[in-house]
Amino acid sequence: MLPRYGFRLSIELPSLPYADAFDVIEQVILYRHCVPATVWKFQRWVGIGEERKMRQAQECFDGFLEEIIRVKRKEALDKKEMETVVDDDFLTMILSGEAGIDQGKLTDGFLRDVVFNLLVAGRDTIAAALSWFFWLVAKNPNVEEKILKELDQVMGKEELNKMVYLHGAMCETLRLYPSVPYEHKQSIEPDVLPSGHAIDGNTRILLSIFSMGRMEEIWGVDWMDFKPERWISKKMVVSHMPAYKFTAFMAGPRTCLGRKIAFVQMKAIASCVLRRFKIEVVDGHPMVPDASILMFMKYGLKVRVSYRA
Ligand code: HEM
Repeated sequence: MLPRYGFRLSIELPSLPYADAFDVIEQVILYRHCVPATVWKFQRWVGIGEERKMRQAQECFDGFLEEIIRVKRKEALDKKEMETVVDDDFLTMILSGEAGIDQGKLTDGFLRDVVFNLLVAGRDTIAAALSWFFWLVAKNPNVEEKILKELDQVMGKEELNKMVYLHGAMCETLRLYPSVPYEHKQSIEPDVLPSGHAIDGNTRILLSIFSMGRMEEIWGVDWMDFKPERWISKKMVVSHMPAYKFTAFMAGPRTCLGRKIAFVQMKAIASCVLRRFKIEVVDGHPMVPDASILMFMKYGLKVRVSYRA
C-alpha cells in the first residue's frame, strides 16, 4: 500500500507528527484558495476553524525544522573547526559557506523558510507523481513492457538521460496527473493576457494545469490515453514540448527550479523499482484525487508487490 502522503512501500512505518503537520498545511493552503481572503484572515486572527489547525501544524513543523537547523549548525561548525566529514546536504553547504551565501543573512528564520520552501517544492510533488506513475504503468501493460525493454538496454544510473521512453512515461503521468494541479497568479497592475483578455490590477487568476493536460484542442483526440510515445521524436529522442503547452512545471520567470532534479529522482526510483518488482493494483480500490494543493491519491495506492522472475 503506498499511503496517501509520502512514498513508502510499507504500511508498518509509523506516522510522523511533522509529516502529518505538513499534510495539514497543504490542505489548509487549498482552503485559503477556495474562500475569500477576508474569511480565512479573520479565522487566522481569531484562531478558529482551518486556521487553528494551520497554526498548530505550523508550530509542529517549525519545531521539526528548528531541530534540523540546530543539528546542522553544529555539524557545520565541527566541519570548520575539526575538519570532520559530514553529509554534504544542501543545508550544510549553505551553513559552511560553500554555497556562497552571505553568512550574515543566515538567521534561523531565513533557514527555516528556505528549508520549508524546498520541502514543499520537492517532497510531495515527486511522491504524488510516482504514485500516479506506478498506477498508470500497472494499468497499461504495453507501456510497462516497453519500459522494461528500455531498462534492459540501458544500465546504470548515469544512463538516466538515455531512458527516453521512461522519460516520456513520466511526462505523460504529469500531463494527466500534475503534482500541482492548478496555479494561482495575481496581477499587480492592469495588463493584457496572451489570449487578448484585458485584466485590471489586483486580479486573481486560477489556472487549471490539470484541465490543460486533458484538452483535446491541445493534445488531440487521444488525450485520455497514457501514451509515452507522444513525447518521443522520430529520431527517438525526447521531443521539445513548449512549457506553455505542458504546464506541469509552469513557465516563465517563476518556473520550477527543480525540474531537472525531479526527473533524475523519479527516473532513478522508477527504474530501480520496476526492474526488481512487479506492481499490481488491487481491484476495486477507489482512485480519487484528494483535495489538497497537491495531486495526492485520496486513499493511497493499494498494490500487490512481487519479485520479478
Ligand atoms: C514532479 C515534480 C515537480 C513538479 C510537478 C513541480 C512543479 C512546480 C510548479 C508548478 C511550480 C510553480 C511555478 C510557478 O509558480 O510558476 C514549482 C516551483 C518551484 N519548484 Fe518545483 N516541481 C517539482 C519538483 C521540484 C523539486 C524536486 C524541487 C527542488 C528540490 C523543486 C523546486 C521548486 C522551486 C524552488 C520552485 C519555486 C520557483 C520560484 O518561485 O521561483 N520542484 N514547481
